[in-house]
Amino acid sequence: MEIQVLENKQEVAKTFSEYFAQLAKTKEKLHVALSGGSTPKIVFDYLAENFGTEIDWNKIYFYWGDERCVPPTDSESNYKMTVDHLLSKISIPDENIFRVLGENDPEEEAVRYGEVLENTLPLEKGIPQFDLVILGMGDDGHTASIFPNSIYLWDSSRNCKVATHPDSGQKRVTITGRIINQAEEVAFLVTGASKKEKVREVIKREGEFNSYPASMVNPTSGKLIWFMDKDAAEKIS
Ligand SMILES: O=C1O[C@H](COP(=O)(O)O)[C@@H](O)[C@H](O)[C@H]1O
Repeated sequence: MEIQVLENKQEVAKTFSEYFAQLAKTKEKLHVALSGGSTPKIVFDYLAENFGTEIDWNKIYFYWGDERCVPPTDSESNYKMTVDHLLSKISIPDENIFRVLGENDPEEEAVRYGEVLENTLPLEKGIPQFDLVILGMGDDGHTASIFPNSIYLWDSSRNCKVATHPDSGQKRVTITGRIINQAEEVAFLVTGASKKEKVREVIKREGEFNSYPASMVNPTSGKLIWFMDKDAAEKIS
């Protein structure tokens, strides 16, 4: 595991963007699972502004690690957030974008999206393999849309499952643990003091770490990198 502790959110955005641009250079095609959340917003703005013309977006293929079951125009949509902060500002072919259809029936969409992953990503031991999975970690230790009260979803034999947000009851489609841990690289983007206790437990394997889905992230043969600001990393420094 590699841990990068940066001064602030802007430095996280800069450092991750440099890493992303470098990774893109080394690949003929880069298949990336995106996340929602607060940190990716800043990262997407930075990427678009500073690497918008440098990166060859024709070879980048975007997917989502999780999506809220709402239409793509809804302010809750992870796809809409990505359009607003990244996709609308770069030149990327429409056929490189594989969004979760949040407006569809959740169960049917989880099956459909799982098939999309199987049909468009390279398979490694029969499991779709991303070059890069970007993850956030919620204040409760959730990642993608696998929440502590439904941690069993992690071990599903399916590529995607339907999850329910524990407070709002909102349905979500999420990739499962087998897809996350099959990736060549997994990058956590985590910022803010509200995450510091969970960051400590997950990284140091302390306290209740076993009940947090973020603790299950451990790529089988790939690389795991945490990009954090000082506030999130306070308890591990
Ligand atoms: O609901 C979600 O939250 C997590 C974490 O988001 P954050 O704002 O606490 O950083 C995110 O990874 C996930 O994609 C999103 O749907």
